[in-house]
Amino acid sequence: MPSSAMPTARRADGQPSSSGVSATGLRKSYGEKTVLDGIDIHVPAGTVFALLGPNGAGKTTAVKILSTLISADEGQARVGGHDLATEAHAIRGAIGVTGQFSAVDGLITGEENMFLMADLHHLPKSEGRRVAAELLERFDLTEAAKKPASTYSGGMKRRLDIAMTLVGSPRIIFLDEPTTGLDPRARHNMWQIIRSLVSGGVTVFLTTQYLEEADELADSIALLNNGKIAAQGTAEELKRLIPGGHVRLRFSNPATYQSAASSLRDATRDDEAMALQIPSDGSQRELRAILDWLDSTGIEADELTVHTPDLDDVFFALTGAGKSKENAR
Ligand SMILES: Nc1ncnc2c1ncn2[C@@H]1O[C@H](COP(=O)(O)OP(=O)(O)OP(=O)(O)O)[C@@H](O)[C@H]1O
Repeated sequence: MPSSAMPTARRADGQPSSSGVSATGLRKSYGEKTVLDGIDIHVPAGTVFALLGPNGAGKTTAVKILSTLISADEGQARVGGHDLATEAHAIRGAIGVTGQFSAVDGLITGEENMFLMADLHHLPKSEGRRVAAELLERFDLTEAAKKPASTYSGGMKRRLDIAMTLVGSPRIIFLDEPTTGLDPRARHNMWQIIRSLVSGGVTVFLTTQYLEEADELADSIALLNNGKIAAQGTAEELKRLIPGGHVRLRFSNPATYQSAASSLRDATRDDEAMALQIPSDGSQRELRAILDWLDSTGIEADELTVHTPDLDDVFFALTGAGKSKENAR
């Protein structure tokens, strides 16, 4: 199974860029249980990486290791250009982490939570107030700023959590299941926030159980299963890994349809829709072959569409889980 289809950012000297996150051979066990069984991860700076896996796959463990909260048993990693083993302090200064157990203190107001973060980052008082006000505004929390955080909705708490993380202006942000438990609207809102972080140059390392989320946000996705990366690449690359893709040619003229169907014997016919389905991985090479064939036979399709399997198909094919979209929710 190809495991590194994604492009890696390169420095001018040809070495992989070290300012994102890169890890090789990370291993972690708890007693007899191997949680991470030698995983490699490469996240170029300024991109979104999604570590996708079911409950208990080891996603949080990977985030904890890369954010210096726990140590790996084996393996090397660089985060923001710093070595995980020897420069943990520098890494902590470069990253922000929001986890499933948020840093938000429910007993104090949203604003006070922000001030607390500003103090932790040793910002002068006036600067702290300015940054807090700016971030509360950016995350649509100004109105709620003076209310205890315990009164906030799930989405507001997540937004406050990210706002608190941004007080330190991190270049790399780890978001551990940022939308778990959020309703669809709050989830879309969070996606917007994540996109705006990336457009501001931040590198985002997120974990998720939601295929749709990885598909929406990530430049690169790694599927974590049984402690191993089952596949890695862009959503499109992953979708091409499994069969099921096809090119669909639709015709409006019955005679043209019949003539195409009789010469394309491998195609599956849909007589009602006057469409032919040709198995294809959707690659440029295969598309060109189909177009060349159409040109050479003088057959003109009214519509040509490429269908690739969705991430659900990939996920369930590669992890061996039963196919059920509900499982992924
Ligand atoms: N401190 C620990 N001691 C023992 N086992 C642990 C510890 N931390 C995690 N585990 C186990 O490691 C496995 C992976 O846990 P992890 O939290 O990394 O998974 P995850 O992919 O983030 O799942 P979830 O989506 O449920 O958070 C689980 O089986 C968990 O029980």
